[in-house]
Amino acid sequence: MKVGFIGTGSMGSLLIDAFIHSGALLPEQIQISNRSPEKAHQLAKRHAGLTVCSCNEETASSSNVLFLCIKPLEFRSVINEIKDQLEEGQIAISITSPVQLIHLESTLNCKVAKIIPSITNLTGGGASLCMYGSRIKEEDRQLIESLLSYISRPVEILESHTRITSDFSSCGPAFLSLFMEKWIDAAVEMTGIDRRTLNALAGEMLLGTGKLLTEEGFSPEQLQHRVAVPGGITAQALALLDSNLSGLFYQLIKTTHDKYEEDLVKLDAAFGFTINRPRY
Ligand SMILES: NC(=O)C1=CN([C@@H]2O[C@H](COP(=O)(O)OP(=O)(O)OC[C@H]3O[C@@H](n4cnc5c(N)ncnc54)[C@H](OP(=O)(O)O)[C@@H]3O)[C@@H](O)[C@H]2O)C=CC1
Ligand SMILES: O=C(O)[C@@H]1CCC=N1
Repeated sequence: MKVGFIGTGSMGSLLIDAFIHSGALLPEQIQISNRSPEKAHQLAKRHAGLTVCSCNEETASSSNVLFLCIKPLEFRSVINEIKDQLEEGQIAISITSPVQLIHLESTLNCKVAKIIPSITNLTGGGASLCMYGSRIKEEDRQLIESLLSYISRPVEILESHTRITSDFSSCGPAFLSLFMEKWIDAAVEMTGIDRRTLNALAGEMLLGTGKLLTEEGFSPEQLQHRVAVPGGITAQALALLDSNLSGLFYQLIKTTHDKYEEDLVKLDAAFGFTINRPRY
């Protein structure tokens, strides 16, 4: 099987590194192209055997599975370049949340899917969010999910939930890192402890918390209940966080969904039709 990647920026290169390091793919199975070729050549230096194609058309025509790792507003022009190269048996996968399956199915003859990865996939952790177009068959789904399962837990979602699930799965690591950064800044300033110690402790704590949620069956509510002794220190601090944070998450969800909607409106204009869709 040949797997192609158009766009080898942050996420394209992360996926390539993760697929190779996990043993899912050999470099010889991978072919890539990127707008500025240096980035693609850097990857080829890192992974001997990987092929850098001279253009996106070449990457598309010779791939059984093609990952499109570009930003939303770059889709229309890349689709125009590659549409004549893609045939019925090939699978094109967008990793970009606002691009809708119908945008892809209306312009490409091949099978299409949307997979939203996460930076956590670099460690073999986290989820990859899977949505499938109408031409995808059971064996295509199995092929895609067996590839993804080397680097993540594939989770099928409704396309109408793309944004909210991406908020948790893909934006979440950045959101939680900001929470950690602010907390550590305050701790360093108020107590004089060194930042490296707290960075390490924060990482171990997040890893352990993740395992309690995924492997031990805790819900976030149950976890708080187990840690907070009634009348104790955690309970008092939780009450403070609770009173300050609740409203913030409504604003957070509105912010991500407003930006998603902004991109969708531009994509509808680029693809020449308007998709009727729920706001949330
Ligand atoms: N970062 C993350 O954690 C996640 C990102 N995503 C999604 O992945 C997508 C890509 O994000 P990210 O990798 O961070 O962005 P980057 O800007 O790092 O990468 C985009 C890449 O696409 C290349 N590119 C642009 N236009 C073309 C073209 N016409 N032909 C070939 N290559 C092209 C760019 O090349 P050049 O070097 O010239 O700029 C760049 O290397 C986004 O839609 C994002 O939402 C999804 C999940 C998680
Ligand atoms: O929001 C998105 O489309 C993805 C998730 C993280 C970065 N980009």
